[in-house]
Amino acid sequence: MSLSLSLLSRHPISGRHVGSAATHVFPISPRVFRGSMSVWPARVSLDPHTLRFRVSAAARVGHLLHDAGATAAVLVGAYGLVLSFDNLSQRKLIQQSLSRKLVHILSGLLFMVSWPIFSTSTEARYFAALVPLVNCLRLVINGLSLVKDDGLIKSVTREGNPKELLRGPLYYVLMLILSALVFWRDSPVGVISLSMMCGGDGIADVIGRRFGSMKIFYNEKKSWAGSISMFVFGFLVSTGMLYFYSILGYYQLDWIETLQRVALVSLVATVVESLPITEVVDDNISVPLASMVAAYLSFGY
Ligand SMILES: C/C(=C\COP(=O)(O)O)CCC[C@H](C)CCC[C@H](C)CCCC(C)C
Ligand SMILES: Nc1ccn([C@@H]2O[C@H](COP(=O)(O)OP(=O)(O)O)[C@@H](O)[C@H]2O)c(=O)n1
Repeated sequence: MSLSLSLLSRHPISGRHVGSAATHVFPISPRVFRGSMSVWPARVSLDPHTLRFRVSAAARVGHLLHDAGATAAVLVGAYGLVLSFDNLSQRKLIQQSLSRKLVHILSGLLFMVSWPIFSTSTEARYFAALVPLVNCLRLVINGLSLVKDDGLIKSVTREGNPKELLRGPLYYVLMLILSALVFWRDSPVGVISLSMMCGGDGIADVIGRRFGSMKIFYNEKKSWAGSISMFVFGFLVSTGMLYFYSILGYYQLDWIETLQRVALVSLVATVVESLPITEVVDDNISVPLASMVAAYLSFGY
């Protein structure tokens, strides 16, 4: 098989365009072509099929490098977030319980905000999901006391017991993985579900602990103040995230309909969160899953 290539190439060091005007014909086997092949210095012309292959291969490499860099950046951000709040609570600048809740609220929200920095490739969601996956492994090895990351344990657990990492926090990052892989930037369902888990449920705890004197008649552990704040902030955070993604061009939404649908999903999430089922199913599972079902039935994608 012979291959005629005409491509103006750049000097690998000076970067200047080099190469003769002649077209070179290379005797080449398909096996060699599939490998890496240097044609410098040469002026070669590609037939359309080969050119398309080369351009798509270059684009794929570009996307892989882009997504690998984005994953590294978000991983550093995740580590820095936990470390920062650990420092703040260590220095008594913030209550440990509040610090933990802020990690709960901010982790998921910032994770969703980071999704647009990944490439447009179909593999981008897998790179993004690597971030919660790495944190999942971190939670498991610390939760099993295989290693001891005091900063993580202090900033993410209530009583400082490493085993706590294997419940709420672990379910939380598993939901981040699920939303990124199944819904990603393509559907509002994932964004709304995570907004309910991070923004709604996170705020419910903060408000409920402080102002939750009027308990819910069917669940003495939850209060009206907590549930009302869950509904309001779940709605506001979801709407804010949908607006963020719509101005970036990911969704074209009819906002009157959207606000009604988000309110419905927020109501469902609030009711589920208020139920006395936390002993059976952690609300980091029940709230996002109920939100996913409600949002999928409302938005249809
Ligand atoms: C404290 C957390 C959950 C506990 O939930 P609950 O029991 O109070 O209901 C959150 C645990 C967060 C985790 C350790 C770190 C997750 C980081 C995230 C995957 C990526 C964040 C990226 C961003 C750029 C900071
Ligand atoms: N709807 C709610 C939710 C939480 N809360 C308060 O927040 C505390 C923690 O709530 P939670 O057990 O759902 O906490 P997480 O599982 O979300 O970490 C509860 O014990 C209540 O004091 C509330 O009053 N009303």
